[in-house]
Amino acid sequence: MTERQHGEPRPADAIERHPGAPAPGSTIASHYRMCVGCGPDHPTGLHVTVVAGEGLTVAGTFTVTDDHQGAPGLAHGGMLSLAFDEVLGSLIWLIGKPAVTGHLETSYRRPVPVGTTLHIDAAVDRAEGRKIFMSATGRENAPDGPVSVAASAVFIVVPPTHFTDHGRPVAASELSEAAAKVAEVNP
Ligand SMILES: CCCCCCCCCCCC(=O)SCCNC(=O)CCNC(=O)[C@H](O)C(C)(C)COP(=O)(O)OP(=O)(O)OC[C@H]1O[C@@H](n2cnc3c(N)ncnc32)[C@H](O)[C@@H]1OP(=O)(O)O
Repeated sequence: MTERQHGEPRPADAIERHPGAPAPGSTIASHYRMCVGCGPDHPTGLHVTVVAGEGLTVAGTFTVTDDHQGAPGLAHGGMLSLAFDEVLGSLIWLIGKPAVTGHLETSYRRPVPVGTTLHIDAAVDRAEGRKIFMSATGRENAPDGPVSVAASAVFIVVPPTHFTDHGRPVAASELSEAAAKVAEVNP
């Protein structure tokens, strides 16, 4: 291997769709029923939904409700970041490796009123070692609507024990099948 010169960008590593990834067009199940991003049982969560796309892409939706306001009648920027973290994070189910958000940058282009459904397209751009670079755009009320928010992120691949080492012990029944598999939580 040739040595890199100072300042020369590191070459991208291969990153591929896992053979067991959800098929394009299929819904990616919520990883945990009480997740504030995607959990269907969270009373005030975002209830983000995500569908697997081709390659390393997903399409998510987030409908802004009164629970997500900052200014009266407008989505809070932190809630919008959360929606992007969730949709970008769901790309890990296509890769089949556990990873967590290291860095998330969000660019707010238009105010997002309560009642808006954001259509969030997200993709893996490249990988470097344990770092996975991703990006996403959120469009107002239609997949081809105006861009309200854009984001980029670096997720870092972690050992499967990351979640139970730092979180609480969990039963496989609390998680989606895919989450139990990547976190190696046995029934
Ligand atoms: C059971 C449920 C299952 C499934 C549950 C799934 C849940 C998904 C939820 C949605 C996603 C989230 O919100 S996740 C929650 C929010 N995020 C977190 O809590 C992460 C907290 N941070 C950490 O745990 C740690 O800092 C890590 C794991 C990110 C990195 O620590 P580390 O493992 O010691 O990594 P380290 O060796 O220092 O660095 C490895 C490489 O990554 C780079 N790197 C390290 N940190 C960063 C960073 N913040 N931003 C950019 N790059 C970084 C380094 O420069 C290095 O690059 P190089 O030198 O190799 O080039």
